[in-house]
Amino acid sequence: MNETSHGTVISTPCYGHYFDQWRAACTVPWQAYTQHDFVTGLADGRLPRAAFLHYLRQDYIFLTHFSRAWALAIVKSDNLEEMKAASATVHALIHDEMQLHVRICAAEGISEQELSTTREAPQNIAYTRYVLEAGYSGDFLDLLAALAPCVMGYGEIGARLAASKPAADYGDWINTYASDEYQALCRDVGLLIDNAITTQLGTTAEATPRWHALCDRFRTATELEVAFWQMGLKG
Ligand SMILES: Cc1ncc(C[n+]2csc(CCO)c2C)c(N)n1
Repeated sequence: MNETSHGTVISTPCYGHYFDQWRAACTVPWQAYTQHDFVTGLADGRLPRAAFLHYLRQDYIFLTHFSRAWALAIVKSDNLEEMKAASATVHALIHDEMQLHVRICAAEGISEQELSTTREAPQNIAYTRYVLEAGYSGDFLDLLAALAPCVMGYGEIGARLAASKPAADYGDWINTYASDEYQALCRDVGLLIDNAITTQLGTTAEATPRWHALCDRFRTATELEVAFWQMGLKG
C-alpha cells in the first residue's frame, strides 16, 4: 500500500507471486528506485526539463540494449509460450516505448538521428551490459531476474503517479506506464516469471540453491535503476 500526497491510499499493483518475493527481498533499494527524487519531480512537475531530456536521450540508447536483451530472452527460452511473451516485449519496446522517446524529443527539436548518436553515460553502460551479461552467462531465469525491475518498476511508478493527480508537465510519460496496455504487459511478464520458476525450480523455489542468486540479480538491477535516475537528475 502507498499513500499519495493527497492522503489517498492506493494499493501497489500485483504483477506476480515471484516478482513480489524478489521485491520483498530488497525493499530498501526498491523504495530508492520507485520513490526517487526524479520520480517525485515527474509527479509534481518540478523536474527540470533539461534533466528529463538528458534522461530521455540516455534512455533511448538504453532501450536499444534492452530490446537486444529481450531478444536474447527468446534465444534462452525453453518453450514457445516463453518465446511469444519475450517477442511481444521486444515488439512493445521497439514500436511503443521507443516511439514515446522519439515523439517527446521531436517536440523539443531533438531528431531521431541525434537521439541515436547520444554518447552513453557510464551508468547506462553499467546497467545495460549487466543485464545482457546475465543473459549471456546465465539461463532464462537469470535474465528475467535482471530484466524484471525495469519492467515492473516503471509499471508501479506509472500506476502510483497517475493515481496521485500529477502535474501536466510529464503526463505523456506517466500515462504510457499507467496505461492498461502497459499494466497488462507487467502482468504478462509476472506470469512468465512465475511459470518459468515453477517449471525450473518446482513449487518450493525459495528453498533451492538458485534462489538467492536470483534475488541478488534482481537487487543489483534495482540498484542500477537508482543510479540511472541519479544520472538523469545530474543531467
Ligand atoms: C532506465 C529504464 N528502466 C526501465 C525502463 C522501462 N522499460 C525498459 S524495457 C521495458 C519493457 C518493455 O516495454 C520497460 C518498460 C526504461 N525505459 N528505462
